[in-house]
Amino acid sequence: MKSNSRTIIIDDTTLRDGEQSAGVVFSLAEKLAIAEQLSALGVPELEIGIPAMGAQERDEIKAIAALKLPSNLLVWSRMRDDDLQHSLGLGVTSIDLSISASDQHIQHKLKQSRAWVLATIERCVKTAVDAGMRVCVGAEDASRADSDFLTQMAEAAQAAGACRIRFADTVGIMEPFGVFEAIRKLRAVTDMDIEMHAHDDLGLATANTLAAAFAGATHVNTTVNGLGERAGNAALEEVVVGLKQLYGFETGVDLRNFPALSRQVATASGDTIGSRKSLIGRDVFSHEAGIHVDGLLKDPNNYQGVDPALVGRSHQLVLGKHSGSQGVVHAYKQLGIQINRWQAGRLLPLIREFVSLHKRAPQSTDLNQFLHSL
Ligand SMILES: CC(=O)SCCNC(=O)CCNC(=O)[C@H](O)C(C)(C)COP(=O)(O)OP(=O)(O)OC[C@H]1O[C@@H](n2cnc3c(N)ncnc32)[C@H](O)[C@@H]1OP(=O)(O)O
Ligand SMILES: O=C(O)CCC(=O)C(=O)O
Repeated sequence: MKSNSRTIIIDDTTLRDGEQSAGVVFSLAEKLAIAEQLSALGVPELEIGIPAMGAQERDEIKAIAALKLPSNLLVWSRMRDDDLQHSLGLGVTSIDLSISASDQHIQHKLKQSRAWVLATIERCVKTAVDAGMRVCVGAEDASRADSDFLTQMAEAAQAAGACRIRFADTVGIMEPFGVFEAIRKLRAVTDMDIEMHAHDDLGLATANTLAAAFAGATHVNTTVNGLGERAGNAALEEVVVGLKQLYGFETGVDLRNFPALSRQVATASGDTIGSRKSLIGRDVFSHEAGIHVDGLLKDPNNYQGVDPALVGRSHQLVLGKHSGSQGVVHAYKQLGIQINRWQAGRLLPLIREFVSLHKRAPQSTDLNQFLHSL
């Protein structure tokens, strides 16, 4: 489904929500390198930390700001006067002021009332705007909020001078149709920009983010490799490719150098990337099955859903239990040896026997040696 081209602003929160993943700590050097690489890819906004955490966090925010990257920088803050004061003077002029939207959170976390939330928005947003900040109001747990109250929050935010509202599916319980309805409703009641913040607890963060964009969200939160609280956030790479390929939406993000950043974030967060993780996993552009390999050799479009070059990768054709003769001919060609299909057909049973004995042999040099030995 393609629609007219629109630009969606990516607000990447690898350095805030990404670092909130249990056990993850980025060093300053890692933060600087990640910020530089995100910016170099063309990511227009980066959420880079939480000033209320303390002096070290604030110094690191200042150091990232001192890079003077072309990306707009935001800090995240609870909607409290003291936290807001900590967020000023760091060289960052955009802030997400977060306050809970659901009765669950308002009553059982903040121990407050809806009226208190609205009054706090009115006071705190105005203070921030008067201090020269561009304010996004983070509606935490918006997915469990009463939608009429969310409208009231949006109205209060806009009246106080905020320019954006963030719809957070904090506990990751939404699905794309519900997101579409919720963002459509918000779009109808506010002129502010709308940002989607999704979590992947049900494996739907990217789908929900795309649905939000389709429904009229102007901004979306992402993280590199989908890092983030619990099951993570919407993956930058999936969102950028999905927005363009499915809807024709532009982001200005060029992922051809993404593998280096993906590896860097994985290493810095102590993660291993699943071999089948879309777009970045080791095996997601590898092909073994005879019919697929034959089809790809004739024309990549036969079995290519996503062009791997978009994310700096290429198809890998490997031999294995499911190979056909064309795959064998191709494998020998890569070794500089010409064989015909009849010869390939004769070799196939031997190759199958070899790979049955040596699991995951297709990528190994052992297999190449074996092919030479036949
Ligand atoms: C859904 C999200 O991702 S929100 C972002 C969450 N990120 C983080 O928590 C990481 C950084 N956090 C921290 O460094 C610390 O939690 C701090 C500095 C923010 C606060 O530390 P502490 O003052 O020691 O409080 P602690 O973390 O134990 O508890 C959180 C407090 O914030 C309050 N709070 C939570 N959200 C909000 C909010 N949006 N606005 C105002 N207060 C809030 C809680 O009610 C609780 O206060 P209480 O004990 O008076 O009820
Ligand atoms: O309120 C916000 O800014 C969103 C915070 C967040 O990370 C979340 O709700 O998951």
